[in-house]
Amino acid sequence: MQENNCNSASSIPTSRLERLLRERVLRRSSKSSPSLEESRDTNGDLDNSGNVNDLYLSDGDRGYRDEDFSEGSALEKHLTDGCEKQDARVPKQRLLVVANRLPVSAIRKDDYSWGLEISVGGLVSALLGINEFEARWIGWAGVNVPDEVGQRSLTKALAEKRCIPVFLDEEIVHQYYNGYCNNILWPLFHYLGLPQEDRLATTRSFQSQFAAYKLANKMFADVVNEHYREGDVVWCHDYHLMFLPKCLKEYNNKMKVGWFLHTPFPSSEIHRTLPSRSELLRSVLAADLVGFHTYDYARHFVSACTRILGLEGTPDGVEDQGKLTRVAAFPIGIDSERFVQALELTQVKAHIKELKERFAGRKVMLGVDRLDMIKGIPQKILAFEKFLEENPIWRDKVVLVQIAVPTRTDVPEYQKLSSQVHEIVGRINGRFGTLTAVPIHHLDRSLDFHALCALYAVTDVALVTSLRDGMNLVSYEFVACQDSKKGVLILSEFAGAAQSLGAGAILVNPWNITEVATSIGYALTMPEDEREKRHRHNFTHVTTHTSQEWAETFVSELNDTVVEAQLRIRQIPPLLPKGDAVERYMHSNNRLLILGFNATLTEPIDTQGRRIDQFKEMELKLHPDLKEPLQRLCEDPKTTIIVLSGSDRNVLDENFGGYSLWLAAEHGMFLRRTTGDWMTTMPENLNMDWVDSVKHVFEYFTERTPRSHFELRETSLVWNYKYADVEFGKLQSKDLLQHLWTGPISNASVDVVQGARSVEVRAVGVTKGAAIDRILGEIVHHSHVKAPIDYVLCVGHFLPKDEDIYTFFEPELPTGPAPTARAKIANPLNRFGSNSAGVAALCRKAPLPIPSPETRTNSFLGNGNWWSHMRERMTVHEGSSVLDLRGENYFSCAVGRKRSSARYLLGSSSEVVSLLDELACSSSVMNISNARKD
Ligand SMILES: O=P(O)(O)OC[C@H]1O[C@H](O[C@H]2O[C@H](CO)[C@@H](O)[C@H](O)[C@H]2O)[C@H](O)[C@@H](O)[C@@H]1O
Ligand SMILES: O=c1ccn([C@@H]2O[C@H](COP(=O)(O)OP(=O)(O)O)[C@@H](O)[C@H]2O)c(=O)[nH]1
Repeated sequence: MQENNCNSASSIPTSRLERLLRERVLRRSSKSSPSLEESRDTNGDLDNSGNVNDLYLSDGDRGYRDEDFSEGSALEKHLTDGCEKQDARVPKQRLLVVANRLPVSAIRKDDYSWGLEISVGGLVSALLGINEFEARWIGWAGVNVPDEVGQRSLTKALAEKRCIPVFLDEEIVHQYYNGYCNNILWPLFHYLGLPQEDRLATTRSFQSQFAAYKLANKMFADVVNEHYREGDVVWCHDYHLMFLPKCLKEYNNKMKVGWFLHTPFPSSEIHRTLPSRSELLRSVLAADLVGFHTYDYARHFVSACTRILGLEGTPDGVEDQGKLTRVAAFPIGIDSERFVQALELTQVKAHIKELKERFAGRKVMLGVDRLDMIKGIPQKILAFEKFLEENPIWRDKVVLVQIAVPTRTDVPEYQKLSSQVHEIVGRINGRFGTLTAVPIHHLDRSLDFHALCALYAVTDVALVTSLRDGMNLVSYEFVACQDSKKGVLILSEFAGAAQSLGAGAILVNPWNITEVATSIGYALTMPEDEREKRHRHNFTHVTTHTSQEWAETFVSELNDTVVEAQLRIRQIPPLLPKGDAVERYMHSNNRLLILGFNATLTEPIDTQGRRIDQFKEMELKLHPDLKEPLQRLCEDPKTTIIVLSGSDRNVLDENFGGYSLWLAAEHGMFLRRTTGDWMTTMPENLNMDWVDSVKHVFEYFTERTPRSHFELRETSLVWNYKYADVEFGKLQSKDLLQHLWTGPISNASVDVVQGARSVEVRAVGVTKGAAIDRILGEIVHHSHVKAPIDYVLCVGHFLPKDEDIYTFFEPELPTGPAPTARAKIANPLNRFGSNSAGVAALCRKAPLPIPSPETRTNSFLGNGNWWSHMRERMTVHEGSSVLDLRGENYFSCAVGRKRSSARYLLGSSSEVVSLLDELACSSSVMNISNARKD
């Protein structure tokens, strides 16, 4: 067994980038050292005939057993151990690849035997290049197998290729694959919009198709779940399976789930037209890692999540309630070696010779596409026609070979496209053809691997005119086969490949037929040195950014999300132990409840659909379910309640005027008992000269940012863009801040507090933590407290700046960055117990006296640390205590926050309501039992 002499957790880099870089270095070094895996044969996983007989090696060949994988990935294990790799002979990680289509399509021979043919398409080509993992492929075999005998025999035949079938019946395939996937999601994701011929019919079929889509995804999930083993990585592919991550996580939240989209992800404005837009986004977000071919697609996805779901987009991904779904670009590649080496095969050389003879004296232009509307085949042919029209000299010197692989032939749109293409090709060939030659060779079928390689190799100009394309691997394959010819690639700027091969290709807008026709002329006559340079650039890219690299990078990041999540969890305080908080409340004699208002005691607003009722939410209202428990708590003589809010006095008066409690408005700058008048606790000499100029700036930005607003308070100003367009709001806030810093507040003593969607300017020293000191002094003074405070509950949805209130009662916390709450609660007693430096500790050891009215100085309301000062004085002169708080009786709790310096978290104001309700009930119970004892 390998010895672990590393100091585990301490050596895990905390930065994701550092971890990934380290992992990459290890991966590369392990490749250059011997491993258990035999080196691949020169043809990769495919045998020379292009069949999949040798797709996967058997377990036995690899020399290790299944249980070797049960403890999770070697890479992840390595990371969590924090060890440097000492032995490259680690077993491969088990990878479950889940895609709609298996790499093979099955053809039934009889009841018991099946023929397996390799499926055509970029996804299959890319994934066949992966050999670093112990992969199993789960998907649909492209055939309806209603009988059990057939299902059993096919399962067995596929098992030899490490493929696991998902059996979908004809109706589901029709509704899910032809309907929802290929007639709705596919065109939408390629900017072709939703179907709109017969709106009513569309609406009706949409419902049933979406239901079938969800059902099919559930069926995939069932099969994955059946074959899943702890430690496996589950990699879901494409738009067919957007619902799958959620289903898988429902089965097992520990499953490592990645989802990769092979198509473009459109602008959020397109995605928002989809009736099931939110459900799909949420399901995808259940994955740990979400990948796209390009940064643009990733950006669109994050933007859809922020705009449609109202979630937080960060540079790392999308955050929801503290859970981060990492979103990133992972551009796919091809198994370039396989193509380069194929050109040396005798069969391929023979094909090349044949083709050269066939097209002698003519330049060859090539198009290879599935017959799909996104590939822009009609546009390509029309551009070629225009070129021939304008350049008669080329008519007998060039040929366009167009391979149009039939695809999704059951979908009417695809049938229409086929006839349209035939019609155009016929017309052009009729127009420019001769007795012996036609300008367009159109093939309605696929070619085998060797024929395709040969065709790529003899081509002078490849023409890729996709109207939109996730990546387009044909362009990569062409480049890989061109090292001797150095032909030219004309590439649509709307293909993902334009981002990687754009520098070497001639980029075109496929809708602009004139531009494409001109580019054809340019490509056919391009000087050799320019062709050479362009080709070199692209060839280097294609041979270094391989499908192998792509898969390894994705899986390595997926493994890392688990490490990242563990590191993040360490920074998140635990949920409030409600039972304990209630129990301790019951058994204490003088309790202090400090409650925030906004998002703590207010009714939660449903933000799910981003259709927030702005007016309803802006009018802050006490949660209706809270009225009764609050009343009961206020009536308890052993309980003092302070509502401490950033809101102004009117808001608090309106909501709490009828209760017997303390109100602290504007972060505690104003205070009153509801039976008395407002007084100010503001520090003396608070300079407010800056207010007018800041107000001016806030007004300016409010006018220019639709759905933003600002609040003018006496000690602060808040500009809120919570309801505005998220991205525009953020841009505006940056601009606003820059304006403020360089102008109105450059010399003012103010604090600028940035909320998630707000900017607040306050006089320096206006924080809840600073105010509580003065507030407590006044309360103690006023209440003539008989017993020391022995229980404090401080609950709020406070801004980071105001979190000083949580630490006010934690005197032993070191200064500087707050330690994580989890660390803090590790030994709560200790914090209040051992160190006499803290104020609370001091109070407990030498109880503080209850102040007499005379102790209060006239300057109290303007005096900074009256409470602390008084406690110290009272310790010396008198014997009784105002605060006797033990660590376990202190509950600081942040509401609806992900990270906080509070000890605990609560999810929402509804949970606060239920907590306060339980506290109210518990004190009634105690009162009754005490009355009985008396
Ligand atoms: O399985 P089909 O319905 O016949 O379709 C074939 C595949 O087409 C799509 O391919 C995409 O993936 C390529 C590799 O990432 C990418 O280069 C290309 O731009 C995409 O169109 C589809 O996404 C796959 O799921 C299909 O299997
Ligand atoms: O006759 C053919 C035509 C195409 N392909 C393969 O189909 C894939 C097409 O992938 P691409 O990314 O270009 O587009 P997709 O069809 O996936 O949208 C490429 O790997 C081609 O090699 C094939 O095997 N035989």
